[in-house]
Amino acid sequence: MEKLQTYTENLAILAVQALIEEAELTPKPGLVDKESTGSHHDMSIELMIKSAESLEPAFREIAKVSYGRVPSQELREEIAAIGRQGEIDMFQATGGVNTHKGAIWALGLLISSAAMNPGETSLDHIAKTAGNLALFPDRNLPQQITNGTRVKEKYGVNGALGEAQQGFPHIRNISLPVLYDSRRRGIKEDLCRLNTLISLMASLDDTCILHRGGTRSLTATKELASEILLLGGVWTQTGWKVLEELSQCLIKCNASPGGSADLLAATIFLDYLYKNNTSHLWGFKKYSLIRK
Ligand SMILES: CC(C)(COP(=O)(O)OP(=O)(O)OC[C@H]1O[C@@H](n2cnc3c(N)ncnc32)[C@H](O[C@H]2O[C@H](COP(=O)(O)OP(=O)(O)OP(=O)(O)O)[C@@H](O)[C@H]2O)[C@@H]1O)[C@@H](O)C(=O)NCCC(=O)NCCS
Ligand SMILES: Nc1ncnc2[nH]cnc12
Repeated sequence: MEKLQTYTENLAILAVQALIEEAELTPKPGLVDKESTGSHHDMSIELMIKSAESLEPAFREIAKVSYGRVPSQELREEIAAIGRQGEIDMFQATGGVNTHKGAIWALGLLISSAAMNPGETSLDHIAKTAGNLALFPDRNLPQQITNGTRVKEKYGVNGALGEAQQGFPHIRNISLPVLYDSRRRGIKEDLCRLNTLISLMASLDDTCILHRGGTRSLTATKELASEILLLGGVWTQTGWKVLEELSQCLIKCNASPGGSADLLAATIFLDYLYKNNTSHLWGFKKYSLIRK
């Protein structure tokens, strides 16, 4: 019983850790990091960390109710209710700023899946099970117009809901392979993660970029990010130059790749599950232990 409690608590701790590591990764184009607030006028690195920490109780609760279960309508609605409480906690911590709504969604589903499948080391399986859970409709979802619903209707994109319901293809097919490939080349971890973010930006239909900057911004973002990858990655001299161009472009059109940032955090979370074969999750106690 105590072991189970440690496992579910540690899933929550790791998710918070992943959010903090995403926020602290510096530099990041258009996003909040340790040196810049990117295209955001109402956020700071301190606010991002406070927001991440406020989510631990909701993440812990999601892990606890999901443990040993299988995807079902009932579980979907249970975690939706906890996720919505998590959003309230986030807005309370940030004084009404939307720092991590997309991250609560992605990480909430992935934590639930990891708790449903204790000891599972196939990240593909964890992402797909999370997708199966997201396919159940949330019948209690309040009918509200969000940035995402507006943009999805206008541009016909899938957004955060579609990404999850397809079992997170951007994580399975792009970000995890790019992270591992970058590491295999012996590149510094921060640059591996930055390159991973760029690989997401090159492909994701990020509703956060679309709602602020329209298709022009999204197309420019994807083109510049793809160019960085074609040039060999952020660690090349030419790739780094285009990265600077991408940052300026996002700031100029006031656009932010918030969806890609969320998926980077989700990638870091899954990577932690894989790294130590999950057995470490049954042991350690607090994320101060794994902070760099
Ligand atoms: C299904 C939900 C995700 C709700 O979907 P919807 O599309 O209605 O939601 P949005 O409010 O638009 O939030 C979606 C957020 O997801 C991120 N995102 C965007 N594109 C993608 C993508 N292609 N794939 C994955 N993720 C994506 C993004 O989050 C980040 O950006 C946030 C800031 O964005 P924005 O709201 O646009 O804010 P600003 O630009 O600051 O707006 P203004 O101030 O200018 O107005 C930031 O939070 C990042 O996290 C999108 O914003 C889901 O939330 C839901 O149904 N929840 C209910 C509870 C539930 O079921 N939970 C279960 C799991 S816990
Ligand atoms: N680092 C970041 N900056 C701005 N928005 C975000 N949403 C998630 N992570 C973010």
